[in-house]
Amino acid sequence: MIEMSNVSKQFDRFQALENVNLSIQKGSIYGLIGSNGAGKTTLIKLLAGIYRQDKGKISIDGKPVYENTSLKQNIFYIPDQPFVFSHYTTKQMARFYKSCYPSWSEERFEKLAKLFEVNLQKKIQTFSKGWQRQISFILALACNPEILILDEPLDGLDPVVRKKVKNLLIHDVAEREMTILISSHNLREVEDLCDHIGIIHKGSIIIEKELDELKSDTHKVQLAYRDTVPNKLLRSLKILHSEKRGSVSIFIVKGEEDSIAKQIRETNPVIFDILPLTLEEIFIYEMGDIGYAIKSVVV
Ligand SMILES: Nc1ncnc2c1ncn2[C@@H]1O[C@H](COP(=O)(O)OP(=O)(O)OP(=O)(O)O)[C@@H](O)[C@H]1O
Repeated sequence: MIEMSNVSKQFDRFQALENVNLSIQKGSIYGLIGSNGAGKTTLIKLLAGIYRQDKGKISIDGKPVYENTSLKQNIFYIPDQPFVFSHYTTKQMARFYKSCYPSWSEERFEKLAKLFEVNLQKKIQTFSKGWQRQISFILALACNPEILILDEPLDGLDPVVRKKVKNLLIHDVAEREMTILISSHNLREVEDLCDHIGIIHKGSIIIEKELDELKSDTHKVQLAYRDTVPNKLLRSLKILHSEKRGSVSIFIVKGEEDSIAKQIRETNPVIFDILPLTLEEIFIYEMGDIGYAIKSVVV
């Protein structure tokens, strides 16, 4: 289990993370999402043991991460710009990782290289961006890490390769309980892959929940009345956002579905629908609720 408690990190006088608490269960796929500059990469680099926290504790299975070489042999981090030594071929990079990771599997490396049809003798830097990312996945998965940390993992991959990579990730989670932390702005992909979500904003985690719980807690409600929407109802619902489309009012409401539906039915609407939201919609409305709303796009 990965745990961060009251972690803070400052760069010069800028507070990049403040009192962050986070826990990731073994075998879970955790999606870290947030606004630009929220602190996602900083948090990832702390978890990967690249940065040292100023305050708080970061541990994996109870052991501190920073300067813990044996622990780091179980963690593989693919940054948004994958790392390669200049002039190295995939074969040479494989030899390097084999020397760093005791869990390296040559057999798996060969199988993955065949699956992705990669020329192992070609210098990695001469491959396209998407190909370089595929090579990172081959190398990462051949290391059989217990924890895989991914920053914008599927960026630049075509839809067929994306599917292939997602299947491989899910396979490793199911087969050997690998834990994955994904930071991404592609919320459809996060929704597709992750079982837990952390939303970070201005250096603080504002929500940390199971995806199903998060989705069952926010709803889109469509309503119409012969007259206007009763004030009593507007006061009793926790409304994150409202808009009007013709005679239909649309509300984004937080709370338990049955309780919301009961309160609405008591007011006899002529039209009433309650719909689930996508993660992208939940993110936008939650951020709006804390003052990070979409302003007019026309300037
Ligand atoms: N090495 C550094 N030195 C100084 N400031 C930094 C450093 N790394 C990050 N920051 C600052 O910390 C804040 C958080 O940056 P970080 O890269 O963690 O955000 P992010 O959530 O990954 O952003 P994005 O989604 O835009 O990639 C930013 O304001 C950034 O300028």
